[in-house]
Amino acid sequence: MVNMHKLPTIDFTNKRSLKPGSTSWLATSIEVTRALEEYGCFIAEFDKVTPELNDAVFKGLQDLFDLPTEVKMQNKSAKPMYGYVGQIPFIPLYESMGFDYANTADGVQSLVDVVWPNGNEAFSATILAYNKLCDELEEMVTRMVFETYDVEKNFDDHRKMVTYLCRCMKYRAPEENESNKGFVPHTDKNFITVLHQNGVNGLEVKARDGEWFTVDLEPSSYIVMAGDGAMAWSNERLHSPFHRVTMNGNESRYSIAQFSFLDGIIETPKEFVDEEHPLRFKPFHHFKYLEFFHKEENRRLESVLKAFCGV
Ligand SMILES: O=C(O)CCC(=O)C(=O)O
Ligand SMILES: [Fe+2]
Repeated sequence: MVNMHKLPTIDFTNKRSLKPGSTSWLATSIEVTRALEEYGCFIAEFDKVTPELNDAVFKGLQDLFDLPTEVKMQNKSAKPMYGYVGQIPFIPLYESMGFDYANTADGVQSLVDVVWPNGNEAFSATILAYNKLCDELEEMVTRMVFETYDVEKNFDDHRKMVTYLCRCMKYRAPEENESNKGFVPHTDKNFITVLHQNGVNGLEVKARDGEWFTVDLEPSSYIVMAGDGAMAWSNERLHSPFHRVTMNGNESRYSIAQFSFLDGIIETPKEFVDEEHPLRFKPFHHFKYLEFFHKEENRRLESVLKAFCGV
């Protein structure tokens, strides 16, 4: 695949000392918003997760996925894609486990019904520490977008509704004569995703011109991506890109996605609507949208969001 496209890389490392209102904050806010408009995602250089924590996360994930299937299946949830998702027939390389956790003003609250390797506590603490730092990145990015669009007065109400899902993925390397498809093309259904991997590439993103391109990540890099929720909220100013995973080489790939959702109504602020940009999506409850998507007959729609609440 020839790469005509390259995702912008945006510096969120400590050396930039991004303080709200500072010159570097304002410059970064514009870069962030433009990238989410143009590609729907960007690469974030982010060093809050130390190399030690990063290693502990991926070592823990390897142990977790190495557990016998019966044990992994104990991580169950009523919510789709939250518990253990074992083999999916058409993408046998993929396996995932989702963890539901709640974030409150005083920090991360709890993980729900999780069975961990190595005794629960050690890895539980590791992944929660990791989640908290990724949530900080997600919150910063969201705040920047709200400010850039001059709707920061809505930010506090938005934050009150945010809830997260953390999903961990393992993609094994394909065997000879096996398809290298790791994950099917899709858009994310949440608001903002923060994605990270164990140093093994595989993510591919579809540009607005229809071209698929690979994303080459340094071990310390993260992908920040807009989901359908952000696209609807912004009246399609932000782009929710199709993306997929393709496995090359013979190393397993581990990745972690933090998905922010709103436990509440997503409604386009009037600032996004004018004669040239008529309202595209009716207000909707984010969880109702997920329920709609998880119905078999809706999963293969070209735009699930338009079918659900398009004007
Ligand atoms: O593993 C990845 O890099 C992508 C996973 C993904 O797109 C998803 O879980 O929605
Ligand atoms: Fe995704």
